Amino acid sequence: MAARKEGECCEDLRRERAKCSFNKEELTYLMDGGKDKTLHRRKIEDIFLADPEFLDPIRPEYMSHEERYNNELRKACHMIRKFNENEDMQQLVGEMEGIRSLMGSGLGVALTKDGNPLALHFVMFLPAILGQGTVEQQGYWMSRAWTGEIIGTYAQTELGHGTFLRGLETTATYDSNTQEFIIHSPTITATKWWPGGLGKTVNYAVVMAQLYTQGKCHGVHPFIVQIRDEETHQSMPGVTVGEIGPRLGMNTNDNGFLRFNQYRIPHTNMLMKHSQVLKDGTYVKPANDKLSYGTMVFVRVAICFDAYRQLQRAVTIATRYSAVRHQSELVPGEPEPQILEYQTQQYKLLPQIATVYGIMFAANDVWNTYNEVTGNISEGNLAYLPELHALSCGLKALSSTDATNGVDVCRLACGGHGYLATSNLPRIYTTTTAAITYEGENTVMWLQVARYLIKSYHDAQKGHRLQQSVSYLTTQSASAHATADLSNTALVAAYKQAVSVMVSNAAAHLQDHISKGAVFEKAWNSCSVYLVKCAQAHARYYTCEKFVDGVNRAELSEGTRTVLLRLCRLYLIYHITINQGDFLRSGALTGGDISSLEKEMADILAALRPDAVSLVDSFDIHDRVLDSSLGSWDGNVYQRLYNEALKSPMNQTDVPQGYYKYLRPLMKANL
Ligand SMILES: CC/C=C\C/C=C\C/C=C\CCCC(=O)SCCNC(=O)CCNC(=O)[C@H](O)C(C)(C)COP(=O)(O)OP(=O)(O)OC[C@H]1O[C@@H](n2cnc3c(N)ncnc32)[C@H](O)[C@@H]1OP(=O)(O)O
Ligand SMILES: Cc1cc2nc3c(=O)[nH]c(=O)nc-3n(C[C@H](O)[C@H](O)[C@H](O)COP(=O)(O)OP(=O)(O)OC[C@H]3O[C@@H](n4cnc5c(N)ncnc54)[C@H](O)[C@@H]3O)c2cc1C
Repeated sequence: MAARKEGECCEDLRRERAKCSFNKEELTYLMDGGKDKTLHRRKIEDIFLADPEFLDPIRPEYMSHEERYNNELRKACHMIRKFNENEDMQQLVGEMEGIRSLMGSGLGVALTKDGNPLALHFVMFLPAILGQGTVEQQGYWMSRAWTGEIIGTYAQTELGHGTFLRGLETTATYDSNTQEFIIHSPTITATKWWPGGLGKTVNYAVVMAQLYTQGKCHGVHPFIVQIRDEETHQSMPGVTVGEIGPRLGMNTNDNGFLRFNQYRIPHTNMLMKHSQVLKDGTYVKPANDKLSYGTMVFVRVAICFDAYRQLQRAVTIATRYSAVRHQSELVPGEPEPQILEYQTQQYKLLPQIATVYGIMFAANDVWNTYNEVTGNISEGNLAYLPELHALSCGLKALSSTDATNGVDVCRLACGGHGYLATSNLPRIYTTTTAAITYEGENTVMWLQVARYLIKSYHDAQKGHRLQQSVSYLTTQSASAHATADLSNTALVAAYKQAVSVMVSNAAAHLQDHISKGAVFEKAWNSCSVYLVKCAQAHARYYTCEKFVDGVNRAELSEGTRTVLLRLCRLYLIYHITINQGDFLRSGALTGGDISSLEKEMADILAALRPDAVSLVDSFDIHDRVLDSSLGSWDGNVYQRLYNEALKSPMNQTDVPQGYYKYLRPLMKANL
């Protein structure tokens, strides 16, 4: 592992670490899900990071587009070979956390930096086969895909449609004479566009296409489609495939385009777990036509984990840097203080640390719900599917938005140095913000949550029993907060009351539009800004509740519980103060309450300040995973910045070529 002994760091960080009031390992174990899992993770990190194959010859920013791709592909393939090397290794990385970490923002970002060309294979292709294929299909395709004999992606989005799945244009028409599906892209807008790995890496894809059989369209269904020859890797006849060009980030994911010209695939290639086309062309309906969206639900939950891990990295970098960086004068004439002494800096960073835990507890809860609900579905019980859909949309949107905003706050908190590529904050930002768009654009996700809230509200009005996550909508009360109780339980209750009133107002606004003659959909659009706010407030309430429950349930020593409770309290208060209008308007809290909470927040920032560095240390992120000149364990910031600058290819010569070609002729023009 990187230097982690207390002595091996600069004086500022040594002093910070000496102040720690809690047991860091306890928090590390909590985040990993137990001591065994921490040890397991560290073992994987040790094995992979000791392997010189994962080193870059130069910083990827200095490579061409194709060199960067080849470099990441080399490492990604080495990673898979390592999986398959021996059984121990397969056991070590085979579990969900292992895969998630290797493909996403755990160890994966130290191995492949700006997008792993094989990520979609593991994150969506394999899950699509597992979630959408019959047992026989799983047996056949998984055995080939798991070892990397075939590599796939998930090709759903088209040039013309990403959000609106019912609008997809790619067709899969069943020909009962040959028992084949004919996959076709009828228009330019039907071109598949964006799938990761599609450009140059994969030879298979799960393609989402409108199913036609016996002359009828049955909506979007999943098909396994061969894109490239298994021997030559050339695109199959009838298939046109390529890469879509440079992007804001994730540039080595080789996102691609794909067109089909009456391309035939066998009948067995339709994934038929939920709905079937019989050999004669008869269509057998699924129990719920949204079951074919199941892979997206899985990935939305996975994104929540990825989001807080990205934020963990950013806030580790910014907090350590803030303890090393000295700037300005707090007291005239005294030495320049660490910038972490400024309350405003604490207000930027400490809520981000709290957010990591908030998202983590909520994500764990949604992951458990996901497993329960998918278990129920396999036994024919679909009752909880709408709740899972709403929770996964809400948490995906909240976690990706909070993480993206938080990463940018961390970047800004590092001043100019945060803008440098070697701080790694720009890349963490461009990777994190992508999740706001992919797997369901966040505004659209919020509107799905709002739809569920409004439906639940109406169900409550009719006296129906609500599902657990929205059960508070039955107990709405608009009475002003009467007691001085500002305990965590009382604050969670205030969140519930505020959202409850907001949802009831939204329902009234909708009704108002409808009474004036608008059709429901138009009324919905007219209220959608407010509906999004309701959904955001609901997801926040949910996260707060899971945070409070999570801390209460965690087995921790006194000191560790105290620091985690402070973070939890900070999270609850922070979001109340920035959304105070919702609490005041609903009567959930008074102006006096908000003032008390603001004062308390200042005290919490001061109380957490001495533990700030130790809190980010307890995230236990390896220096190679941070990959930052500002955030390393040793705090040797200035030397690293300088060394990295010296490595610039432009610094390998004193006078650049451009001088002779362009600058000199200009400068000497008048001679
Ligand atoms: C983990 C990360 C690690 C590493 C990252 C590395 C690489 C990963 C990089 C990228 C991965 C990203 C891959 C992708 O982006 S794949 C493409 C994703 N695309 C989308 O998400 C599209 C979003 N759109 C939709 O999901 C749908 O179009 C919709 C907005 C939900 C609307 O669907 P539609 O069919 O039109 O529905 P309606 O007819 O309007 O009916 C709504 C009705 O259906 C219910 N519903 C919708 N979806 C679901 C679902 N999934 N499960 C259950 N129910 C669903 C909805 O609740 C509503 O029900 P009502 O009862 O209210 O009618
Ligand atoms: C990095 C990256 C990786 C990706 N990987 C994949 C992949 O592997 N496979 C794949 O299939 N796709 C992939 N995608 C595509 C991604 O899923 C879509 O970009 C996403 O679903 C949004 O669709 P869109 O781009 O068509 O946006 P649009 O749907 O056109 O949205 C544009 C704007 O319109 C708004 N809007 C749209 N509909 C509504 C509505 N009903 N109500 C209110 N506002 C609305 C949105 O909020 C947004 O602001 C990837 C995208 C990115 C950026």
